[in-house]
Amino acid sequence: SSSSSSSAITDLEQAQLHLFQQYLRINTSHPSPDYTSAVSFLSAQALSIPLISQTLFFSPSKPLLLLSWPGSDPSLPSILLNSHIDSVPVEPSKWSHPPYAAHRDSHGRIFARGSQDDKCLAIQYLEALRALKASGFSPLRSIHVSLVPDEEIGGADGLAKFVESDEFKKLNVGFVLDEGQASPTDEFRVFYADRLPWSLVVKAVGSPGHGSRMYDGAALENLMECVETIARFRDNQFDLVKAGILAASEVISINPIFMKAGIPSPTGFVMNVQPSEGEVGYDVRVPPTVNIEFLRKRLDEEWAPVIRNLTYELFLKGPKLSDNGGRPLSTATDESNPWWSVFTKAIIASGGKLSKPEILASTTDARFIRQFGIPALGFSPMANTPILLHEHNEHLKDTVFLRGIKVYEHVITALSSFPGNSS
Ligand SMILES: CSCC[C@H](NC=O)C(=O)O
Ligand SMILES: [Zn+2]
Ligand SMILES: [Zn+2]
Repeated sequence: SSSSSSSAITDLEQAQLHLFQQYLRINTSHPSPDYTSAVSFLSAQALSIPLISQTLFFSPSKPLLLLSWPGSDPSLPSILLNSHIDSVPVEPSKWSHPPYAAHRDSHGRIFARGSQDDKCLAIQYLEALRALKASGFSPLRSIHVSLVPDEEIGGADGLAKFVESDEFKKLNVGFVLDEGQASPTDEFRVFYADRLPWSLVVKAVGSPGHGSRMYDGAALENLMECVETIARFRDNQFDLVKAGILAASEVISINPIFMKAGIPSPTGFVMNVQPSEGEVGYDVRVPPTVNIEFLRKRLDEEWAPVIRNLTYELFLKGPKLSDNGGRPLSTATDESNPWWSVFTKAIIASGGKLSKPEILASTTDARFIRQFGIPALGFSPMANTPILLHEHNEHLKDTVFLRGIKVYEHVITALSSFPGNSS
């Protein structure tokens, strides 16, 4: 090809890019992800390596593909590489290239929903394993790959059910890699925890009244006051980020998602009645070290006091998590976690650099692993890449994708060869 980025691309790499494009062309976006096509495509690839392949159903229409390469010492805890199959929806008219065409432009950028989040991982895992098999590598520990449904809608029918299953327990998983996020710099990012996803809905009630009347305690007056108080808290949190004191993922985010009020009429709203109720909903993300009672207290006392006829519901989205013995859902990134050093050394051996480990601002399936105290890191090898997950024109550069395969060859070799620190 004539493009500059592809001049150094080998036949093997062309084939790897083609696999990535084929996977991206399967529309696995909600609300109706084509899991069947995705799983048949991925399992055919796995069998060509070959890996042992099992399709598990924890919900009738949501297959989970489990691939395995047994280690020479199956008594050792295994390695699990996880990637979700599903994607978030698109607004196709806002894309410069169709979101399921996986068009590769003259700069080598591959445009598709899922290119960063996180379909790159499945193909990178598979191609790294294929290369290791071809080289004659023999893992000491068993290596498993889970390709799971449902992540983008909370994971209840995907990894959350899998980790509760006998199939999972039999794997004796000792360490997990899951998705991370792109890095605009030349350092890869790595995540040791996620913020937890809470949902807040505040409801207001009050006496209705004529639109012309001034009186205290109308539902929307109280609701607006609540909204303003919450907005001030949000500003304070955001100021800590803007001042560089905390990372965005280290504060509580509380962003308005919907507002519902007004009395509908054929032409819009009844404009001369102050309504008797209204509600507002927020997406709340909370760092793993924050006790949610802190928010409940603020809601009770300041944001949504009963005395102003406000009530609220604050709940953790998605499946309930076990409390991990009261410890926060995070993975150690120091000497107490031997996997941390194996992982970081492998990144360096691959020629990569890692930035300081972070909390992820959003939420991934890794929380279902960490709830059992199993160490899990979020990592997507995408350096020098704009962060485009869930955005229009999500794309990934060919060279970045291909380098990721090499990175995983190092990482998988190191993790699966790790003898353990006892004896
Ligand atoms: C209720 S869990 C939702 C998980 C989802 N994950 C990716 O975006 C998120 O909103 O972060
Ligand atoms: Zn994702
Ligand atoms: Zn996502």
